[in-house]
Amino acid sequence: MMMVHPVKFLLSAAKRPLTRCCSAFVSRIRSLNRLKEDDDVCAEALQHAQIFLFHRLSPLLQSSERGTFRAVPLMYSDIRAILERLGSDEAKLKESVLIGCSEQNQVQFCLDVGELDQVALEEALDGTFVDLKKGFFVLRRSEAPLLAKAQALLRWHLTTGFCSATGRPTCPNQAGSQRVGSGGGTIYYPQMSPVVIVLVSDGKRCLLGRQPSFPPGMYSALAGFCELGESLEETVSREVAEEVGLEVHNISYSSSQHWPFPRSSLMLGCHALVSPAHSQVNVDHTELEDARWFTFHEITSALQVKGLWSRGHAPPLWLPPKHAIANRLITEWAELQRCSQKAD
Ligand SMILES: NC(=O)C1=CN([C@@H]2O[C@H](COP(=O)(O)OP(=O)(O)OC[C@H]3O[C@@H](n4cnc5c(N)ncnc54)[C@H](O)[C@@H]3O)[C@@H](O)[C@H]2O)C=CC1
Ligand SMILES: [Mg+2]
Repeated sequence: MMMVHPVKFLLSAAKRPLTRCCSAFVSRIRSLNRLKEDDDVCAEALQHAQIFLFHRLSPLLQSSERGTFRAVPLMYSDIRAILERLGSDEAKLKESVLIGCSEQNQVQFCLDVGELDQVALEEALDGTFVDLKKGFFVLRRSEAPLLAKAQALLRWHLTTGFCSATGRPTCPNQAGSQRVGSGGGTIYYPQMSPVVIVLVSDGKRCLLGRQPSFPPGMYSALAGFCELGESLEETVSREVAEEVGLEVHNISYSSSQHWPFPRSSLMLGCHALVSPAHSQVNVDHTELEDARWFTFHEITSALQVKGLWSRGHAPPLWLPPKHAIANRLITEWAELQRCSQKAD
């Protein structure tokens, strides 16, 4: 098959000629949008794309040195050959779902081949299908979000096969960015749940909680799903009141993250304060096993812990890994404390 250079392909996919004022980022975004809108252009892009394979929602990974994993993107023609060898055919590739475009303008898709034999696939592909819960934290931080997005989209397609109004099948567009009820009915878009995650501070200490399901010694920022009708600030206030019985003020937004566990959430990271005079924690044990205030010293020591837990030595406090927004919030808080201590 003649290979079209991905950059050339992507540029030709843009609807309007690209002007000089378009940055590479803007061009990429507009071209991706065009792929979602135009099935023919998207089908053409698929033939030159990188495709990330999944087997029953587990991504294909290769283990690399030092216990990390690498994602293994394949080209269309490679997958077609393997599908044919294993008794499937090229039509299967049409189920691929668009997930993005690399900085090198390489269009990226994902495909679940869960109906094929896993062992035969792994042998043919020189990789292993790894549960994302295990692979996520040992993938490079540039790859983990892409595979999490891919898994979320593939799961959504697996569970949105029928229209909830008519019970009739739904059909995806070529990019897999939407599904339409048969007869052109309701359009379904991928769903996610907004979740707030908040690092509460009393000015000197920060408050962390643990759920019974956390690994031993692990504490994290407080989190909770947004309810319909709530603002971000209302969810923060309600969750903190529910889980630890405190009233917060000075809520500020920090940053956000797509989180794949247990289903797709949009984690909205915030900081908030409580008055030191009203910082007595009253834990709701139906939600949390424990919640405690931690000093700057305890937090900075915990931020330095690297991989000890995985070697079987549980440290006194173990924080969520760098892939998690909780770690970012805690690091930001520690940085702020360090600056204010220097200023005193
Ligand atoms: N990326 C990160 O750094 C962190 C992420 N998280 C994530 O935040 C999420 C929420 O934290 P929790 O304390 O468990 O939430 P939570 O405090 O709201 O409690 C969970 C309960 O909320 C109910 N619920 C309401 N709406 C729901 C929905 N749309 N989906 C599922 N359950 C819903 C269920 O009864 C569930 O058992 C978790 O999925 C967890 O994985 C939590 C801490 C750190
Ligand atoms: Mg919670």
